[in-house]
Amino acid sequence: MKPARLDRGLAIAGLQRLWAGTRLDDLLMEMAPEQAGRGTLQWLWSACLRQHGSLRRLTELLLRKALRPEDEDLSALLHLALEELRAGQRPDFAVVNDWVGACALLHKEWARGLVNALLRRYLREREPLEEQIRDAHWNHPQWLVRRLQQVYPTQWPDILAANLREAPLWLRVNPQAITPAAYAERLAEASLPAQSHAGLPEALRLDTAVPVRALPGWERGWVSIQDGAAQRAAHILAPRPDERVLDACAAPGGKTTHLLSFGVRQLTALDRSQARLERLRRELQRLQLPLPSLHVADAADVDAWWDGMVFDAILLDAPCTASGVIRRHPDILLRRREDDVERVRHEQRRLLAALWRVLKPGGRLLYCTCSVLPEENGEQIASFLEEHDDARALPHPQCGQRLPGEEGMDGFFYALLGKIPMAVPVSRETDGAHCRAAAQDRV
Ligand SMILES: C[S@@+](CC[C@H](N)C(=O)[O-])C[C@H]1O[C@@H](n2cnc3c(N)ncnc32)[C@H](O)[C@@H]1O
Repeated sequence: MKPARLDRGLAIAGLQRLWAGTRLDDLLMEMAPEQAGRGTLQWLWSACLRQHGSLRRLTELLLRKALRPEDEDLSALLHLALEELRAGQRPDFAVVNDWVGACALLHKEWARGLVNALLRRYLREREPLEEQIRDAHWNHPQWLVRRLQQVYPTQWPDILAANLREAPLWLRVNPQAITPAAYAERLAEASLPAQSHAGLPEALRLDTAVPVRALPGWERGWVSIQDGAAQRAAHILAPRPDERVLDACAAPGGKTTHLLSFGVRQLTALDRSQARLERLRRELQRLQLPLPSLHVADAADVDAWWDGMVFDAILLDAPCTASGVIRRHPDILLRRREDDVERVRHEQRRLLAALWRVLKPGGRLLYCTCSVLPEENGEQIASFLEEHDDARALPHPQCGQRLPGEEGMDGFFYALLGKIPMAVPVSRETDGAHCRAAAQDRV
């Protein structure tokens, strides 16, 4: 990262937008679409989001008197400057000079002395100040800390710590373009050593993030960015080329393109967001994959999009709290509210029930979320199994709850559900035998 080349005006305005609830991904697309400064902005915005609680306490301590609401831009400037000083990637004097200079970009020349004094005081009193803000160091909303403590009484500190670390860069090689081994060689030639993963044949992990255009063959569709945990989904569902497959919440399409790389010929992809589906369309073009049947739709409103032909395999990558991917989307720390849990749990339940109708008897549905909260995961699936006599959990070694940081991956949950074929009864006796067998099959 080269913070010296940062567009500081953009950084300040963007951080204010993030505080107001804009998603980090959307902001990056909108404000920094070209590659040059994007990496630096992403790094600094992410760091400020991860450290939001600490930075707020620090600026309160330094300022003594709160800034006026119309000087929120100066607060953002101070957060960015302090986080750059804390990161220590450039000489302190250069960081201070550049951020003092940024007051001019805000047309607030009067604040130069204030910013200069506060940043220099931080440098002088760094250790005692950092000690004073230690109790804010988890930087998570209190409700989430409480919930994680309840659910994971021994693991919660590791989960919080993993959420605050930068994630490695996981790649998924497009086997239709190049073999993973040949791609690993190309990376090594570009001085980007990568590690493979035994359970994920197309995965390569880089410990340092690089701009996508630095990746060999990016424009030619040789590779995609996708966390290892997300790559597991297509391998668990394991679609065959002749199967009719539904990807119900598909955009922006990481898993859709993975499913297509299994050679699936009949794939339907739905998402309720037109804009996100457009990103999927662009990704399909870059990877030179065949266009599946794409629909902007509420997947639970089956009558609005379904042609009446059942699916052999369904992927429901459900909307969720994203509490397992905070390390990649640190804006969640600011945006997520406790009552979101109940809202998404309701939506997941609605989607599961509706999509079950379009699954063929004998077919399978993979339910996954990037959440670590049981009400969206194990508890959601347990209620579903209780309410659906024709459903059973199919055992699979990769299924269950994974926590953030395990094997360097995001936190994810996977449950593979099978639809029990309800045989047409031949006689009372065989019908009874079938039902008993089916009941025994249920896990
Ligand atoms: C976890 S993301 C999916 C990520 C995607 N599967 C991938 O691998 O790139 C959840 C998606 O569900 C979509 N969504 C939420 N509710 C939906 C609904 N009722 N019907 C269809 N899509 C929905 C959201 O727009 C979002 O794109």
